[in-house]
Amino acid sequence: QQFDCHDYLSEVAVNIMVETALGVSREKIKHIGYDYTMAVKKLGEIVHKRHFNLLLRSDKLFKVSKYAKMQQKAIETVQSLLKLVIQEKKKDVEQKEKNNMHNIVAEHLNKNTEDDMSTTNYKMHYAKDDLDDIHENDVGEKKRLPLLEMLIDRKKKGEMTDKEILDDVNSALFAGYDTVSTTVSFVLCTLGCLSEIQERVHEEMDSIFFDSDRQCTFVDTVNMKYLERVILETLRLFPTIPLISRKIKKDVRIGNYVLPKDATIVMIPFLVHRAEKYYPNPLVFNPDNFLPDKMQQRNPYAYIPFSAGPRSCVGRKYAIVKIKILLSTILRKFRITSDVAYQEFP
Ligand code: HEM
Repeated sequence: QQFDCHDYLSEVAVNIMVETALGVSREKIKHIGYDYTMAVKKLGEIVHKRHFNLLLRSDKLFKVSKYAKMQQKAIETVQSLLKLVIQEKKKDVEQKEKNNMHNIVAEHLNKNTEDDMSTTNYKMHYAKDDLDDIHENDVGEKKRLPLLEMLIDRKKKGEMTDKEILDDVNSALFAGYDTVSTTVSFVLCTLGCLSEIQERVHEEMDSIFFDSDRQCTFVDTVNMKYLERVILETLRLFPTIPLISRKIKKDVRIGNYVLPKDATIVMIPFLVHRAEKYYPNPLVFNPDNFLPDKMQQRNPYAYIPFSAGPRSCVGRKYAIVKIKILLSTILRKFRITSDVAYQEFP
């Protein structure tokens, strides 16, 4: 069956973000993934309309158009969903604190009983929280607080306001869902065309999961070496953020050129990634471009799907793990075919 997977992937990408990065069970806010992505999609469509329709570029004319009302409604939807998420997490944190208080008292009483009765090895069962299930032996896993819990914690210490929390949650969710769902969509499109590469991915999945339908673990994602190269190669040829711009604060000299202060400059990963200077046969989809020795030989700035430097993507590692989980979950069950030839891709 042929269908456009992108909206489904966006919905699931938001749900995963809410549950993992923000630490709120999606059961508590039903339809969040769908409602949020539809509202953001509407906002994107309005921005595009304003790009192409000269009349709508004028703020005065835009304000009296129907699009201003649609935009306002979509912004309100996004904000109310974010506020719901924050409220839920605040309730969670309060409950957790109450449980911790109980545990401290119970531990104290228990210690006294232990002393009195000379019993050892008695352990209190702590209230369960969303990080309890993490295995300490999982490679790279640490007991971390979800982002939203850290922000709420900072607010308590007077280091942040409610508005700043809302803005941070907004940026993280916005930056982290469409980039992921678009990358997964691009990988699926590519695999649908390049059957030999898809076959190797299936072989890797079989070698990790055999016939089992168990859930994917963090260690499994570490073992998905070939899939990782496929993802990196997809981000090379089809970077989800193809262009990054900056307004520069002071004159910048590059070789014989001076870029003047206040100019807007544009960096184009799409073009850098297709430069023959860095990638021989740049238009050929070749996951082996990301074999460790090839990567070591290349200028690190020749691969910038996550940008580079101090304002580069903070979510890149999280993104790769999430993309691997989404792709492996799909590819363990399905084979992908595409009616569009790879050569017809942009
Ligand atoms: C394949 C997935 C992703 C790609 C390709 C990507 C790419 C990028 C790029 C190119 C930038 C720099 C943008 C600019 O300078 O204008 C960026 C920034 C950022 N990304 Fe990602 N990103 C991805 C996933 C994520 C995820 C999952 C999260 C959150 C968990 C995230 C959070 C952020 C944030 C907060 C920034 C702003 C950092 C700053 O300004 O200091 N990204 N990302």
